[in-house]
Amino acid sequence: MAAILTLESLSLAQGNRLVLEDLSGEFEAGSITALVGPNGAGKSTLVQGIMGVLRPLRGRVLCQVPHARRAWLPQQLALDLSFPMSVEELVMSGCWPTHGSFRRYGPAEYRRGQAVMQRLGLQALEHRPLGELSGGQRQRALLGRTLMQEARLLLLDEPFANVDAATVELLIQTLRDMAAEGVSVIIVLHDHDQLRRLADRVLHLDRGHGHWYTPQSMTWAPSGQPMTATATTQGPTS
Ligand SMILES: Nc1ncnc2c1ncn2[C@@H]1O[C@H](COP(=O)(O)OP(=O)(O)OP(=O)(O)O)[C@@H](O)[C@H]1O
Repeated sequence: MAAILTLESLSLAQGNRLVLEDLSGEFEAGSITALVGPNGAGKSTLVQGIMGVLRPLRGRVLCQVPHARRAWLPQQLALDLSFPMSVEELVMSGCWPTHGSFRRYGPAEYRRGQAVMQRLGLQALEHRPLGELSGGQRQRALLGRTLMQEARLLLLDEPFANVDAATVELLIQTLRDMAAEGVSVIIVLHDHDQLRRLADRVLHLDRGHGHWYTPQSMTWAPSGQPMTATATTQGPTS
């Protein structure tokens, strides 16, 4: 299957600090890639590079997915959810990249919004303000927004943090379904069990470099960091 995202000898810097050097790899439609590495390894920096908000120092990011179909779900803690917006309004705002934020939604869009909320068990919460949601409810609403956007490339940063077990199961199933529908998912994960259940392959960032693994080929140090020496070649495994 053709790559929808290619990193070509990519180097990224934050200010004067070189964070990632000479990183290459391909991401296919329908693949789920776990992004792992210690604090400060450059996971968020890579996400910024892929989303096009950070320009490469060297090399290239080639993405076949238009910006309107790329979605980024940041860490919950990074979100200010105190503004007055309901679950339904958040889910419907997934239309903005293609529809614009000032046009009224049509009946077809409302029907799609209802279907998305049903898929994620959000119907009873549709008028609830975001500030009154639990961590799991909030994460379901945020994923609903990306479903509404019909994202083809979805990046998530620790989406299971502060989320109840039932919602973790629902989110894992929904992400698997999205991948089966052709979405390419890149997900920052720390939990080994979740990683094994979800990811097709793993990109480990460490000391400025990236190494590719299959979830099965990884062994973990007590620190929680990968310590396997059997990295695969860069790029997809399938
Ligand atoms: N806006 C910035 N300006 C300067 N340096 C930055 C900036 N953002 C990140 N950095 C630095 O770049 C490096 C990589 O940071 P990044 O946030 O990408 O790491 P991370 O792997 O996502 O870490 P964490 O697991 O803690 O979220 C770190 O040394 C960090 O201090």
